[in-house]
Amino acid sequence: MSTSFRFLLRLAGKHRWKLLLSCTSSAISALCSLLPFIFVYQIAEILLHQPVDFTTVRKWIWMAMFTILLRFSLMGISTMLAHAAAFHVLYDLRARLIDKLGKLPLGFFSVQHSGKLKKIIAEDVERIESFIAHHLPDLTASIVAPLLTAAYLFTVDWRLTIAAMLPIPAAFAVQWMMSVRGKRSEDMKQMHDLSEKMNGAIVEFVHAMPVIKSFNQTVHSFARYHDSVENYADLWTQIARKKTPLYVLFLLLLESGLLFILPTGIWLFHQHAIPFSVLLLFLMLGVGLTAPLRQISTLSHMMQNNLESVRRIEAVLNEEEQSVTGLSMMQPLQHLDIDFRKVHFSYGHREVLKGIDMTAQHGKVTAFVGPSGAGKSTAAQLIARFFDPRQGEIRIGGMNIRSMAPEQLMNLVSFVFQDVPVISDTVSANLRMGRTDADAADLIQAAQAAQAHEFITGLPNGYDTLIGEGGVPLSGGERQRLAIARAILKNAPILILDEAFAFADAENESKIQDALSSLLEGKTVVVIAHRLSTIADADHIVVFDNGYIAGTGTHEELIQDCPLYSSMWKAHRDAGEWSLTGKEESHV
Ligand SMILES: Nc1ncnc2c1ncn2[C@@H]1O[C@H](COP(=O)(O)OP(=O)(O)OP(=O)(O)O)[C@@H](O)[C@H]1O
Repeated sequence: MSTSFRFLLRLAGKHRWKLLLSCTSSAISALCSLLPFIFVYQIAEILLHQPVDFTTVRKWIWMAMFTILLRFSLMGISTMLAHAAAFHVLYDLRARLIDKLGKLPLGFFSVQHSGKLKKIIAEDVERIESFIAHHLPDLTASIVAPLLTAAYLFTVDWRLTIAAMLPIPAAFAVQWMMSVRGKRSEDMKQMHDLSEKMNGAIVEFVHAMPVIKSFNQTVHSFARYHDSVENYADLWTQIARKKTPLYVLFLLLLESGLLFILPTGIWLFHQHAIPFSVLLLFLMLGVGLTAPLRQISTLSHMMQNNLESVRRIEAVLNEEEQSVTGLSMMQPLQHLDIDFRKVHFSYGHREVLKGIDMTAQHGKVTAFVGPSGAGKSTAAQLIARFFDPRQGEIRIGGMNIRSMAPEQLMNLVSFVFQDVPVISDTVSANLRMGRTDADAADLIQAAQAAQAHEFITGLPNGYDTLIGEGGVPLSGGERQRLAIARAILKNAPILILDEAFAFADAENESKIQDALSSLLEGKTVVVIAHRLSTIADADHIVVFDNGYIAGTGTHEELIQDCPLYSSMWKAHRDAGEWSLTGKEESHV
C-alpha cells in the first residue's frame, strides 16, 4: 500500500503543494466545524450565571456565524485545490500512459485483453481522480476533527472525555478484524481481477452478438460472459456476508458514545463535579466524536480500492519497453533482404516458431503458406517487431532489427492485415496516416489503385466522410481496400500483406494485384494467403508447418519436392471444383 501511495505522491509532482494546501484548508475547516459548539458552550456558561452579559453572548453568536462561513469557504477552497491537483495528475498520468503504450511492442496489445486495458485506461485512471479530488481532503478532515475535539474536551473534563472515547478502541479492534482478518486488500485484488475479466468478456460478448443472435442462442450460451458476471456477483455476496456482521457491530460501537457519556455525565453533575454547561457540551460534541471514524472506515475501504487501481496503472507503466540495442540510429542499408536466423518464438510457454531460417529477398515476392496455426502471421509480425524472438535474430539489410531505430523500422515496413481497424475520423485522415503530407490528388491516386475510389465517392461526403465509431460503417472489404490505399501512399520499401485480399472478390483482387504489381517492383514483399492461387506466382514460397519450415522454393519446385505443399495445392484445386449444388465449377 505504501509504495502505491508514494507512487501517487510522485505523480502529483509539482502539484503537491496544491494537495498540501487542500489538506491544510480541510484541516482548518475541521477546526471551524468544532468552534461553533465551543461558542455555544460559552453562551450556555453566560446564560447560566446572573446577570446575563448579552454583549458577550452577541459576540459569541457573531463568532459562531463567522466560523460557520469560514468553514464552508475553506471547504470550497480545499475542493477547488484538490480538483486542480487531480486534473493535473490525471493529465500527466494519461500522457505518461499514452507515451508508454507507444513504446510497448505492438504484440502487447494483441496479448492483453482489450477489456483489461480499457479498465485500466478508463476506469482505474478515473478512480485516481476521486481519490485525489475527494478522498484525500475528506480523510484529512475525518482525522483532524476527532483529534481536535478530543484534545479540547480533554481540557474541559478528562473523565467525561475518557467515557466518550471508550467505544473507540473496541471500534478500532472490529475495524482491524475487518481489514486484516478479512484480507481486505486480497478481496480488492480479486475484485479487480474479476472486474477485468468481466470487462473483457463484455467486449467479446458485444463482438460475438451477431453469432449469438444468428444461431438463436441465449446470453447463457456465452459462458465466459455469463460466468464472469456470476463470479463477480458471487464475490460481492461473499464479501458482504463476511463483512456485514462486523460492520454492523462497528456501527453500533460508533453510535454507543451516549451510553457512556450520559450516565457518567449525570453522575458527575449529581456530585457537583461538573456544571450543566459541561454536560451540554459533551452531549453536543462527545457524542459526535466517533462519527468521523465511520467516514474513515468508508474512505479506507475506497482507498484500498483506489490503491489497487494505482497498482494496476503502475504495472502498465513498468511494462518492459521494446529495447533497442547498439547504436539505435538511422543506419544506411545496402539492400532490404529479410533474414530469419534460427528464430524461436513462444506465446507464454507455447513455442510457435521453432528455429525458422529463411530469407525474403529484396525485390522479390516471398509467400508464407501452411496450415492454419502453423505460425505464418507470427513470423510476419516479428518483422515489424510486434514481438521479439526468444532466440535467434531477424535482419533487414544485414542489420539486426533490434539495433535499428524504431522510426527507421516503421518507415521501412508497411503492414496490411486481414482485419483492419479504422480510426474515427474522415476517410482522408485515415488515408493520410500512410503519408501525412499527401495532397488530395495523391489520396485519389492511391485509392484508385486500391479499387477504393469508387466506394469512397459513393459515401455521403466522399473523402470527408466520417468513418469508424459513430461514423459511416464500412464493410470488411472496404476497410481492407482503405488499408491497401494507405500502404500504397506510404510506399515503404518492405510490404507485408497478411491475408490482405481475404475480403476482395475475384475481380477486385485481380485489379488490386495489377495496381500493386507496378508498385511492388524493387520492394521486399511478404504475402500470406490461404487462397493458394494468389501466391502461386510468387518468386519464393516458404511452407510453414507447426512452427517449422516444411519446404521452400517456387510453386513448381514445391509441387515436386514438398508433400505438404502438393497436398495443400491438391486440396485447393479440389475446393475450387466443389460447388453447393454438386455441379463442377472451376474458380482457380
Ligand atoms: N496473441 C497470441 N497469443 C497466444 N497465442 C497466439 C497468439 N497469436 C497466435 N497464437 C497462436 O500461435 C499459433 C500460430 O498462430 P499464427 O496466427 O501465427 O498462425 P497462422 O499460420 O498465421 O494461422 P492462420 O493461417 O490461421 O492465420 C496458433 O496456434 C495461435 O493459436
